[in-house]
Amino acid sequence: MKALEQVTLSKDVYWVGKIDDREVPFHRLILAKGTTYNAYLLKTEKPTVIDTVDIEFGGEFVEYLKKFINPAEIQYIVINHTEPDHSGGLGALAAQAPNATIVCTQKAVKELQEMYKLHDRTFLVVKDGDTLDIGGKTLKFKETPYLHTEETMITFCVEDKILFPCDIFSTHVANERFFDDKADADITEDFIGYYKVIIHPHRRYVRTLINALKDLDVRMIAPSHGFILRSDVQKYIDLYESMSADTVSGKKATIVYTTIKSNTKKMAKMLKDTFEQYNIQVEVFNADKTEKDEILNSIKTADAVLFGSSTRYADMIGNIEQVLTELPDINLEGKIASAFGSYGWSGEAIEVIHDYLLKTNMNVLSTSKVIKTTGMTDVEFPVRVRFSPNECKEKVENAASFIADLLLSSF
Ligand SMILES: Cc1cc2nc3c(=O)[nH]c(=O)nc-3n(C[C@H](O)[C@H](O)[C@H](O)COP(=O)(O)O)c2cc1C
Repeated sequence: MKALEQVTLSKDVYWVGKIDDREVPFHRLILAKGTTYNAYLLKTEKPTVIDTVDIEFGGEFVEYLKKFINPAEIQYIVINHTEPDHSGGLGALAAQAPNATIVCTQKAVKELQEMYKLHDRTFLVVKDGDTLDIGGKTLKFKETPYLHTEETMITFCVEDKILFPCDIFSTHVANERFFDDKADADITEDFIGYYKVIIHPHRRYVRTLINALKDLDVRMIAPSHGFILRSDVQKYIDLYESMSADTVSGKKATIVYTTIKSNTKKMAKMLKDTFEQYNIQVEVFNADKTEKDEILNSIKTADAVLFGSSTRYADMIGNIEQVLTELPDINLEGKIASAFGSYGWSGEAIEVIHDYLLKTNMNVLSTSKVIKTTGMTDVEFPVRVRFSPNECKEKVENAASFIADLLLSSF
């Protein structure tokens, strides 16, 4: 470990993390250059630790920290993100820092309590814009859901203008140089590589973050993996802004549905309206009122295809099956597909449509795929709604936004 004095970000702000120079398995990848788990100590009147290290190094982390502060003096432990490569040292630290209050979002509380058996500890729940006086410095918090999991937040030290964004703006490089301007080589490629794998699946949320950062005068970014960015902070923010932007245009979605009382028709309209907000052209067909060939022609030139039917006596309704049976004989490679529908209690029609779509060579979306590619649990495929979709508008819109994000990104 480096001596603490050598890793000073600002007055009384120190790096207290762990360099992991192994080939680290992570998110189904092997991090060939290793990584670092960056934690920070703000040695103010109310000493504060921001994030910890991987669970494997929790004990080592606390021993290292002890060289610079008696853990009993620590007043706050800020946990920006609960994933155990950052919160992993919390159990060990909390045990030796009995006076510390754990600062995190509401969603993080239960996860931390359960992961580290901290039910008896004091938590301070912070929300967007909340500030915390740590005696000589002020911390300001912003919730950043899905950057990159649901409970995440970022912390900004107002006086030092240092942003502690945890996973955001990270790089996976084990290094003892710590700062981007001290790196052996240009780190841009590592920075972009990290963004693509971890952050890009949530690029919709990146745009919200970039807007929020415009109100902060960020002079240094101290993420929780890899290099601390201080040479040209705006360059890195601009890179996130450009990489998260919609770079593709001219996409089309075809929506085909059948309905008894218009609930599924309403879902089709919600999907259409959401796609159109992203400037995706949409063609909607009631399969009972349109010639099959007209629908098939639209499908052939679409980039996303959505089929919906309500369920009557455990089956699809109307003519939709006549279109579905034709699909396996057409080359639909590269298109995204999903089933949707309103139902009452079981919704078999939606599942039967899903099975039909799986017989094609389209990329058929499923909840399993969403979780595996993004970790998100608030987007579900097929899109199932009980009776009227008016109460679940967000669910339908989230699904359409997810598809739009896939269509409008070049990587
Ligand atoms: C005659 C009839 C049979 C139904 N059978 C089923 C069923 O087997 N499973 C189910 O989940 N819902 C069933 N439903 C409920 C409908 O799927 C539900 O009302 C749905 O919201 C209708 O959507 P729509 O307006 O798009 O047709 C049935 C409804 C009717 C009127």
